Amino acid sequence: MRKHTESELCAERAATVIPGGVNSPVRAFGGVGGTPVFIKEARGSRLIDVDGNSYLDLVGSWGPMILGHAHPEVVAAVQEAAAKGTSFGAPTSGEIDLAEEITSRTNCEEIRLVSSGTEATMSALRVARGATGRDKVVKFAGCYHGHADAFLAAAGSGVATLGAPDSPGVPASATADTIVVPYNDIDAVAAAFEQNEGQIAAVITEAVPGNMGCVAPADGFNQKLYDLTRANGALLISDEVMTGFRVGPGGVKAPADLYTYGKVMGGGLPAAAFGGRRDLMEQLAPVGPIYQAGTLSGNPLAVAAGLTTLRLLTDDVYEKLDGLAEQIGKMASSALSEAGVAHYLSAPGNLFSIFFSENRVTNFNEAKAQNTGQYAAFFHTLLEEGVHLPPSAFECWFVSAAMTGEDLSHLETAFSRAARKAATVRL
Ligand SMILES: Cc1ncc(COP(=O)(O)O)c(C=O)c1O
Ligand SMILES: N[C@H](C=O)CCC(=O)O
Repeated sequence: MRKHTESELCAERAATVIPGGVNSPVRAFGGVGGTPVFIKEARGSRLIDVDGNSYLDLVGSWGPMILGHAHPEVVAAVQEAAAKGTSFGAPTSGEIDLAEEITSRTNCEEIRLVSSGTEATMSALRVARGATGRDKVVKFAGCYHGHADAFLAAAGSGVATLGAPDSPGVPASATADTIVVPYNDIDAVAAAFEQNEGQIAAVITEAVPGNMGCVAPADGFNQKLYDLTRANGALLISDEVMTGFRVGPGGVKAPADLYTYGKVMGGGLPAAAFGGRRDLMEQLAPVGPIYQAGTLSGNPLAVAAGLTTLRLLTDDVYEKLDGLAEQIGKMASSALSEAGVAHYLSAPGNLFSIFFSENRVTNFNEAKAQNTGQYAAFFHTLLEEGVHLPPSAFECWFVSAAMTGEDLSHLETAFSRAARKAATVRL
């Protein structure tokens, strides 16, 4: 048995000064039980906890650490930037470099930098509302777009883990204009437009949902959403905070009017962005009347980490990431099949997850029908075996380019033990 004495001490101390002892709910192991491990440092594909235990990391800080931890070039770029000053509150040429890198990879003509995915989606919605003069927004059950009030309705991620569809503190008025429909149900979106004629500013979707586990869009779903928004004078916001620069050089790049990014583009520091068509983006202050701002937006350390990360993400790296995700997904799936555990491997790209469910999962209700107890047993055995999986059955698994052949051999043995443990759990 691994020792977790120091982590347990940290958890006790943390709980007295930080709500739940964590600064973001999914870290608290609420979905799997037990005490979170506290991390001391990380390098390459591995995390080291405060007790000195090492873990192969399949969370990657929930996406950003696509190159692995403490990548020497990213660290050097941050150190170099820090030595020149950590924040200026004035424009820098690095921000232009990052904006050029992003616009050259995506469908965005212009972008604005912010510091979190939450800010990005909140601001994109403001642009959509300001540009259309309409208030309502359609979102999908199980899609998570950060914790801004308007999106905390049937949200995925930590909200799903806690089993709380909405949050106290979000006034009814803040979600009164949010229409929630089932994911992959184009008829439900069409019906929302019919019932709210001329009132819907935007539909927001995750380009590939990754916050109810990973769920593939049905064939042509993103295009159909775009067509429906066109036909109804509304805008489509494609949330690529998770997929952007991970599933490919520019992300999913489905047709949309506005896009949001985060995670990978900050290289592990707080940077995010929203962007899209020039005519929409130019409605933002100081050019236009729609106000949006941020003291630390375009922070030079975050810009340096993000730009260096993006420049290191070449086609070869994406090929490696795709191969790793495919191998790891199949390895876990075979181990579960051998142990007789019903599951569904959902792998629409290098983002993937496994549902402990007999059936294919296409929406949030189907995702919620899985056996989360089996996932918890699988998770804890893997943790004991030195593998760090998301502490929730409603999250994606993230690979990094730092993973090695040795890591894959380690995983093979660990998956097989974890699958046998999961098989002992029944509903
Ligand atoms: C698709 C998506 N949108 C938005 C967010 C919010 O980003 P952040 O946690 O940086 O606020 C997240 C993750 O948290 C996400 O996965
Ligand atoms: N699912 C979330 C983001 O993608 C997990 C990160 C968090 O909320 O802490």
